[in-house]
Amino acid sequence: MKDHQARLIQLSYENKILTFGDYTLKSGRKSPYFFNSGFFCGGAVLAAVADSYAQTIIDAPDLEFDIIFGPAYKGIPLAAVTIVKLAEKDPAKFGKMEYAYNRKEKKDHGEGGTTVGGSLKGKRVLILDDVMTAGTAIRESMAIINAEGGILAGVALILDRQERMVDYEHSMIAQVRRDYNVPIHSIITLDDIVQFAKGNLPEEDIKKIEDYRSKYKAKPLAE
Ligand SMILES: O=P(O)(O)OC[C@H]1O[C@H](OP(=O)(O)OP(=O)(O)O)[C@H](O)[C@@H]1O
Repeated sequence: MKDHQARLIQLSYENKILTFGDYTLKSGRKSPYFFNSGFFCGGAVLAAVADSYAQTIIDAPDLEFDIIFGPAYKGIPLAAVTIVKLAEKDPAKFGKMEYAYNRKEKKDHGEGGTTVGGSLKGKRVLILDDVMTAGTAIRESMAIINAEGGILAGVALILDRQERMVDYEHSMIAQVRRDYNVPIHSIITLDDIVQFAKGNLPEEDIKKIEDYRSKYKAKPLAE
C-alpha cells in the first residue's frame, strides 16, 4: 500500500467513516464492514481524501481529461476538494482546470439548467464519486455528459469493494469499465481494508472480513 492509501484508511477508521460490525447492505448482503463517505466532513480527513484522489489520478497512466464532474450530492464536495489538490500538486497541468456538478432537481430561474460549474461541451470528462454500487449514479452522469456534449474519459472512486453483483460473477465496476470502455480507478480496495484489519483488529473480526471477501469476491469479466 502507498503511504497516502494507508493514511486514508487510518483516518477513515478514526473518523468512523470505515467501521466494522454487522451491516445489511442495499443488496441484502450482511457485511462485516461499512464505508460511509458522508462523514468526510472534518477538515483533516477531507484534505486526506482530496490528496489521495489527486495522487491516484496523477499516478494513473491511462487518465487524460479536461474537466472533473462530481455527481450530486456526495460527489460535489469531493470533486471540489480534489480539483484544489490537483492544482496545488501540478499547477501547470491542473491550475486552470475546472469542475462541474449536477443538480438533482432542475432549476428554472437564474442561470437555470441541471449542471453547474465548467462547461462539459467538447471536453473529456472524469467522473469523480465515492463508490459504485448498482452503477446508477454513473449512468445518470453519463446521460448528463452526453446531453452537454462531453466525452467520458474515466471514473475515479474512493473504494472498490471488489464484490460481484447479485446475479453475476463479476463486479459492477468491471461491467461499467466494459460498457463505456474507460479506465476506472479507486483509491483503495477491500484488499487494502483487509490489510489494515490485520494490523488493527482482533483475529475474529479479521476472519469475518476474509470470509465475506471469499464469499462475494468478484471474478474478472471474460472478454
Ligand atoms: O452505483 P449506485 O447504485 O448509483 O450507488 C452509488 C451512488 O450512491 C451514492 O449516492 P446516492 O445516490 O445515495 O446520493 P447522494 O450522493 O445524494 O447521497 C453514492 O454517493 C454514489 O453516488
